[in-house]
Amino acid sequence: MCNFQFISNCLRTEEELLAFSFWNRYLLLLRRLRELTERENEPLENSRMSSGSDSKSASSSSSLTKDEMTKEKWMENIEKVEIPRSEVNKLVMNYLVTEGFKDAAEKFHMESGTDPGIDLSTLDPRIKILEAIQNGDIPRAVEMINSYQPQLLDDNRYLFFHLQQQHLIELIRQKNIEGALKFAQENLADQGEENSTVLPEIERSGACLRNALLPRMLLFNYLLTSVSVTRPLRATTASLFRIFFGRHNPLARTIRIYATNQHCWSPNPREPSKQTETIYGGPTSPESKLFEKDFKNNFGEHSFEKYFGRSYFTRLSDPVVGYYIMPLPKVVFVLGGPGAGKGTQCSKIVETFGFVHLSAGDLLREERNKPGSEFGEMIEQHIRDGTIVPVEVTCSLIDRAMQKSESNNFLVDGFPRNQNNLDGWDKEMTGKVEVLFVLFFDAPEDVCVERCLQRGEAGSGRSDDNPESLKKRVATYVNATMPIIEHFKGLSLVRKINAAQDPEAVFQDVRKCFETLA
Ligand SMILES: Nc1ncnc2c1ncn2[C@@H]1O[C@H](COP(=O)(O)OP(=O)(O)OP(=O)(O)O)[C@@H](O)[C@H]1O
Ligand SMILES: Nc1ccn([C@@H]2O[C@H](COP(=O)(O)O)[C@@H](O)[C@H]2O)c(=O)n1
Repeated sequence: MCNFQFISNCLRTEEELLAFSFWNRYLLLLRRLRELTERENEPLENSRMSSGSDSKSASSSSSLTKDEMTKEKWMENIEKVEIPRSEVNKLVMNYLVTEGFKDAAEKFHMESGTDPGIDLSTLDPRIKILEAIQNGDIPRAVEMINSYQPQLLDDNRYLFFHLQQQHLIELIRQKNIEGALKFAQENLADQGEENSTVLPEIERSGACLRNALLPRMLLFNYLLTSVSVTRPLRATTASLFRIFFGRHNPLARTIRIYATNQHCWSPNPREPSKQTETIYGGPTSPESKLFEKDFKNNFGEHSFEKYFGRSYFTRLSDPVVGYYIMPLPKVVFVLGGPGAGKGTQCSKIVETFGFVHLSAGDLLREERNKPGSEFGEMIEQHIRDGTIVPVEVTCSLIDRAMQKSESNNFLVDGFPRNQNNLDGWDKEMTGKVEVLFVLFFDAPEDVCVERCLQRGEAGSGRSDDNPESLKKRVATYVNATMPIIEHFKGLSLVRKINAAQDPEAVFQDVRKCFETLA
């Protein structure tokens, strides 16, 4: 029989003793198994137990069935089982080694002479790794595993995945929701594609993250604050989507998207997944009205206006999930005569209000200068002549720059300059962005021309800062751009600024337009 006193002397901590009591139960189980095996060979009359493997014959030849075995009899049988001490010692040693009880294993080795089967000093790194995992420091554990056995995590991706999953849980436990989301997006979201066996696990992690987030509507806040300011997070939202509602998750099928355009979220925003039920409709569509009603019920009467305006949004029909909202990128058009000071003021707005400045003129010059650009010559001709480049070229340059940008707030400077610009923009961009207003820098023609000439003399290098080009530019401004400004006036979108003042005074007026936005 096993010398329990001997073992418990080796066990020092409460955990070890607890583990030992588990071990004790394990031994009892072993005994029972032993007894079952022994009894299988005995005549059934001598035994009140029927073996699992032979239960049919047992029930036919004995009046006693498994159900009639009493607890007392069971215990009595178990007590009769004897296991050779050397076997038990091996099991004890195996347990101590695999669980990392190095000191206990050493003592046990000394006192019982049982061979641990490995060099006990190699337990040290294992113990440290185990401690790091138990303390929730998974990055440290991964680092130690990599230095101890560099190939292990490469060869065993499933193990690596589990460590990452554990790290996610630790982040959620620490209530580091931002960190958890970021980690999940960067490390877990795509693993399902790499290895389909981990998909169900990813979805469980997603559910865990979702459960941590959603009851407090943190996702809601997160998306309002983060996604709305950084547009590339659109790509990230696709990862989020995969995490929360992975392809194999039935929830994915219940998603309803209420949107004014196809930029709403889905695994691929431009090609909504077949698993999503997509309902497109403008803000006045029945779907949007229903959404508005639901939203107000959930978040209060005034919440809707506060968060939407002309934004597009998504609603998830899972009642716990609530709503997913992604405001449209915001655009301020900046117009005015050549040299009115548009670029100068845009730099100040960027500095003070964090908008991104996209100058149509700069984008065209950049495209013109690209070696091999198919539009280079055409653009240069228009610039020299002070005429306007076809909108297809300009609008796609603006759109591309917006897509590339990390921001959600843009100053689109020097656009739309004529009716063709306006029509092309409306065709391409309606519903994709929200135009906040038009900042119109108003200065007399002679002031504008003088500024451009001085800029040319100071070495701007621009091929159109000369009297000849300027005449044409001014004509284009008066004949083609002013009607566009009038058009926006009709929509009450124009904020007129006196641009003939000194730059600081101009900015004081500009500032007011942006302060009211907040
Ligand atoms: N308020 C101002 N007072 C005096 N000079 C100014 C003022 N604003 C800008 N300038 C100067 O005028 C020139 C033109 O300014 P800026 O480039 O900002 O104008 P713009 O409207 O962007 O011109 P363009 O349409 O030709 O690109 C620059 O040399 C700039 O330093
Ligand atoms: N929407 C636009 C804007 C500009 N251009 C051409 O670029 C020239 C320079 O523009 P600035 O805004 O930097 O003065 C302009 O005269 C046009 O030839 C354009 O075609 N379309």
